[in-house]
Amino acid sequence: MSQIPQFLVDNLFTTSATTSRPHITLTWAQSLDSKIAGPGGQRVILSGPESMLMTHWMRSMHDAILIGVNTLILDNPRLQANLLPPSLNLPPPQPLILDPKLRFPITSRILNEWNTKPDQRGKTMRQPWIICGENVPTERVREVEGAGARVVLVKLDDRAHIPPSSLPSILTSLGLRSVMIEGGSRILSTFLHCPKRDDGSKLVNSVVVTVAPMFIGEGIGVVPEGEDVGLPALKTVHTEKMGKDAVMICAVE
Ligand SMILES: NC(=O)C1=CN([C@@H]2O[C@H](COP(=O)(O)OP(=O)(O)OC[C@H]3O[C@@H](n4cnc5c(N)ncnc54)[C@H](O)[C@@H]3O)[C@@H](O)[C@H]2O)C=CC1
Ligand SMILES: Nc1nc(O)c(N)c(N[C@@H]2O[C@H](COP(=O)(O)O)[C@@H](O)[C@H]2O)n1
Repeated sequence: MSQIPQFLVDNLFTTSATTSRPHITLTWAQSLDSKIAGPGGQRVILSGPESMLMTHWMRSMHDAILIGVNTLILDNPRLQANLLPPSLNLPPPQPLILDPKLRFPITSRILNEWNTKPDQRGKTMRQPWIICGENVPTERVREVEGAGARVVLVKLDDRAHIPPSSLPSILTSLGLRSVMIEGGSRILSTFLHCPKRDDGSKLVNSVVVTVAPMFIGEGIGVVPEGEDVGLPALKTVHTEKMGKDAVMICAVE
């Protein structure tokens, strides 16, 4: 697959085509028993080579990739589109971490690679941007910025979370027109449970799920236990078989 999958071009951004508001895609890979990771949050490779490559194409189609700080701590991901042919010179997506208390480990791979591969800056990677609460102590902000990341301070909600409804305006203030939210479980849950943006429009534009034909058993669910009520209705926009996996593109009703 040396070209962008046509079904993504045809179906991903159609749900926000008539608006200038930032496009929000929620995406994850899951097992047949609706798990996204193993016991204790252990990372599981669910996607086969074809759907993993598709995920990297999807990363390159968005301005930013967002994960929660637990996923950063547990998976230590790279969040790049490194499976795509380098000859295409595609702009790398901007990594965003939702991290209310600024727990961001300065030893993380996304920061280490940013610091140790200056020749790749802007070519295959961008500086990690960490979105945290405005009440985080200044010394801690200085420490993380001194280590090379950018810290963005925002107002937290009454659960001490970054309010999902305010993400679109945060994105706009950062000059980002689209975001692919990859997880984990808590982040997916709060975004799925929050129907509207601060301006009253629909929050999530697209949901893209890779379903792998395997069972995990004990593990981390798509949403945390007890949070599987009040989830929105989805409408299937497209289904594609990719190698062993099925990929569904849905719109939130
Ligand atoms: N299979 C897949 O596609 C993926 C799997 N994962 C898995 O997910 C697991 C991590 O999931 P979780 O522990 O649930 O952590 P998470 O990655 O969802 O991060 C949760 C943390 O994000 C912060 N946060 C900021 N704003 C928030 C908001 N509005 N709502 C909720 N939290 C907010 C809080 O500090 C919270 O503790 C890992 O095991 C990882 O492997 C993660 C991404 C994709
Ligand atoms: N699409 C997909 N398939 C899987 O099987 C996965 N485990 C994930 N996990 C997500 O990808 C991140 C790792 O990314 P890098 O390869 O290190 O860039 C991980 O943190 C999850 O967000 N995704």
